[in-house]
Amino acid sequence: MLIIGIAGGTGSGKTTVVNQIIEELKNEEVDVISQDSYYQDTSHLTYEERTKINFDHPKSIDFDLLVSHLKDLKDGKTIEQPVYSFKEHNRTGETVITEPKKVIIVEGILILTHTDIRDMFDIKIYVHADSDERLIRRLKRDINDRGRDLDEVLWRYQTTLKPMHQQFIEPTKEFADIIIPTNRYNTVAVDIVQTIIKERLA
Ligand SMILES: Nc1ncnc2c1ncn2[C@@H]1O[C@H](COP(=O)(O)OP(=O)(O)O)[C@@H](O)[C@H]1O
Ligand SMILES: O=c1ccn([C@@H]2O[C@H](COP(=O)(O)O)[C@@H](O)[C@H]2O)c(=O)[nH]1
Repeated sequence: MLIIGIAGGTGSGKTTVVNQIIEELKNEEVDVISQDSYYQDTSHLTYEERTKINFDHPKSIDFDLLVSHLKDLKDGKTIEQPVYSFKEHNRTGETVITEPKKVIIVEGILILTHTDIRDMFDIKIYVHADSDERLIRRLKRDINDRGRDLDEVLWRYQTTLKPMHQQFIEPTKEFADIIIPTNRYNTVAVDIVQTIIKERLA
């Protein structure tokens, strides 16, 4: 089993890169695990309380569950990946049955901050886009897809997202084996990662 970690700031293009990488792989060969599925269960809080959570701090992630799920997959066991709702800021209570495959791609802003998880990755990738580009993408995506408005996105950017990015996320670039610049669509980098995967699968 090959485990690839793909980190990078919000809006850097992690999900887009993952989708491009897996385009040529067969479903039965690859699992994608998103760190977003592992935000802490906050059902004990009201919606108002949940909106105030710092979702860019490592503590917001249930890393224990993520570690145990990755270990299970490595051991050939099936897991139940939680489903997360950005609109509700909480897990939905549903799960997705995820079976072990030859390649596992784990993507998320904070995945390289955790030593145990970092050590499980065979390849560590950091996706980089400039912060103004990421903010523009985040604004468009959160307003169009995640039910936010301009004020909410800018408030979160200033209060938590930018400082957490500088404190926790950007420094993990030093752990990366490969850094993919994505201020433009980077097909060359995607081709290189696809080639590495195909070689490892052969
Ligand atoms: N290289 C790129 N150039 C322009 N827009 C991009 C690029 N990569 C991603 N996007 C767009 O930016 C937004 C955020 O990308 P996404 O892949 O969801 O980022 P992340 O998963 O890192 O938060 C999406 O709307 C996506 O279509
Ligand atoms: O309930 C939530 C949980 C997280 N967020 C924001 O999501 C991004 C991480 O997701 P990406 O897909 O990598 O952008 C993070 O910056 C959190 O601020 C949220 O808005 N609501």
